[in-house]
Amino acid sequence: MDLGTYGYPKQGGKRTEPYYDVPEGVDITGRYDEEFAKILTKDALKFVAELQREFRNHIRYALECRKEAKRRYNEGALPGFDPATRYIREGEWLCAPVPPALADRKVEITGPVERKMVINALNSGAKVFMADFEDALSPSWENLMRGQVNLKDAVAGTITFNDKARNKVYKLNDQTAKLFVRPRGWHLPEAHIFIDGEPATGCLVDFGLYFYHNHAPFRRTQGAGFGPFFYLPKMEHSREAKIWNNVFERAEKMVGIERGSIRATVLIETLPAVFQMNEILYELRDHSVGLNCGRWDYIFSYVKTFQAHPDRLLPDRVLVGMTQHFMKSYSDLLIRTCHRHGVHAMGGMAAQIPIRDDPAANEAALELVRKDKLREVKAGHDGTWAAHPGLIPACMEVFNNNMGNAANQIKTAKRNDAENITEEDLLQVPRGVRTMDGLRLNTRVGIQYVAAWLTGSGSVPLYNLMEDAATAEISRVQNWQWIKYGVELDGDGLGVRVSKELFGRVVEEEMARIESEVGKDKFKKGMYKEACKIFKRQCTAPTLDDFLTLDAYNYIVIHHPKGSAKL
Ligand SMILES: CC(=O)SCCNC(=O)CCNC(=O)[C@H](O)C(C)(C)COP(=O)(O)OP(=O)(O)OC[C@H]1O[C@@H](n2cnc3c(N)ncnc32)[C@H](O)[C@@H]1OP(=O)(O)O
Ligand SMILES: O=CC(=O)O
Ligand SMILES: [Mg+2]
Repeated sequence: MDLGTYGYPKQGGKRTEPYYDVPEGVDITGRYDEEFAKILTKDALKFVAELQREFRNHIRYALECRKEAKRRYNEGALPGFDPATRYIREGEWLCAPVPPALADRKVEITGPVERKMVINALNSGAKVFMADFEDALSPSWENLMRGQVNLKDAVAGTITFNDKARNKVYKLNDQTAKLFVRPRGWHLPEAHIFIDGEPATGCLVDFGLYFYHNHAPFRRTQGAGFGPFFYLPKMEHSREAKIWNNVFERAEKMVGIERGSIRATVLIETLPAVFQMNEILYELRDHSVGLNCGRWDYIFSYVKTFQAHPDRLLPDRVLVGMTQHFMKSYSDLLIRTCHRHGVHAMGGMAAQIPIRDDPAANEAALELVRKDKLREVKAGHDGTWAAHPGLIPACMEVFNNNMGNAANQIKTAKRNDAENITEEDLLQVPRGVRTMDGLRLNTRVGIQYVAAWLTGSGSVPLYNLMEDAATAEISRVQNWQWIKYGVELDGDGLGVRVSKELFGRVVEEEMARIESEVGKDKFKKGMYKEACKIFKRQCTAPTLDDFLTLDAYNYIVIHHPKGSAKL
């Protein structure tokens, strides 16, 4: 993604509304709001602009390298361990000691930075709350800026929310989860903030604004001298981790706090990154608090990496679970790698959520979550993710029962047996059938997710599962792959092959089903037709789009004072 893609909008004369007090070289085209102005202060923007200016060329280079790697995979190469960094993989070294405040991370809740959810998550009883500017958030100007306001109030301990319809006031409990923040990935621009005439890098805006406003109160009240804490998404190579490490060092220096104060957990959620886990930890060794199995993006990345490899097609999405050999190998190797270097190996997200109106189905969903968590804790993971507060007691029980009083398993679950996991293990093609139902479900879920995202919701319940940008990506790329290679569907004995024509009919039928499920009124008012257009185009494009959200972002960028600008 060229950061210059989102063109600088012509302001066309004098601004007629209040405007932010910006430093030299910075322009803001997002809506003015008094609350946002408390985040977008001149000094905070100066801080973000300094990061942008120092790191933009490094980021550009890293994104160019992604393109080059893609070119090689598309020519038939396979990802693998880099012989040049064998010394890092085989060397004996440790990451900086885990801050005491983070020793116990048995259950972490995640969720978008929406005000009520931030309070609910912090009060949920989880050890950690990962506040999400990424997979769970649609990155509209309103969501991002309100998210920053919410986090600032949360760190200050003053956040409240008044639900007038339900006559309920939300505020923080005495005991709250420790806050981690997940900025966007390197590829996403922030098209409402221009620095030297170019859109800012989304993650530097998310990180920079949050860090600038919260580092001092956070270290005082939450981190016992450490922090703030971050989750870092979607990296493909250790050179990207090195940029983050340099960003952290620069930020620490700029505000005068000790090097190593900031701590981050990296999601291993791209296929190339699984071969770089040691190298990623090594780059971030003074700032690391472990790795996490971002299983959903990892599956998406498997398809993306092998987009030109018709011998590596995925079965139905529901069949690609953690017990498939390549997924189990990834989780085992991640645990071994983290524990060898003295940091947490975090598990991932089970997609089931509570089912309120059906006790039997609810119990079955809970049982699937328990089973997933039991597998994780027995394998040696130190903690796991929960999508919903209702799942926390079950997840906590499984981890407590299997870990006793220990805060983590870093020293006790070394998993030396995973040392011999090979490139073949990590790349093994997942097994299972490809069905018409799978194609239909991908389509129905993908379109509904994009419709939600376009209207401001980045995580939604669909058919009793949590769906977010990562899970929706699987639906999209799997459809693309099946259409591209005309896969034969299993199950009907007729040898039906997926084609654009078949997919076109499926889209029509699934749109009709969505309309009947959500009701005519919601269907009309929602953005289902636009979502369908985006999803259909991406599933049938001759070359695979890198990210669903890059194209869709065009639809949610709104420049002020010129009104909506389709870029
Ligand atoms: C692949 C990945 O990256 S995983 C990480 C990113 N994804 C996520 O973080 C998804 C997080 N989960 C969610 O967003 C939500 O749970 C959803 C959208 C899946 C379901 O949300 P809802 O339909 O609102 O759930 P439901 O109606 O059962 O919620 C009940 C209550 O729990 C709250 N709640 C639900 N999930 C969360 C959460 N993750 N964090 C905080 N509060 C939550 C709701 O706000 C609601 O509160 P209230 O009773 O005070 O009104
Ligand atoms: O971010 C988490 C994932 O599974 O993707
Ligand atoms: Mg992810």
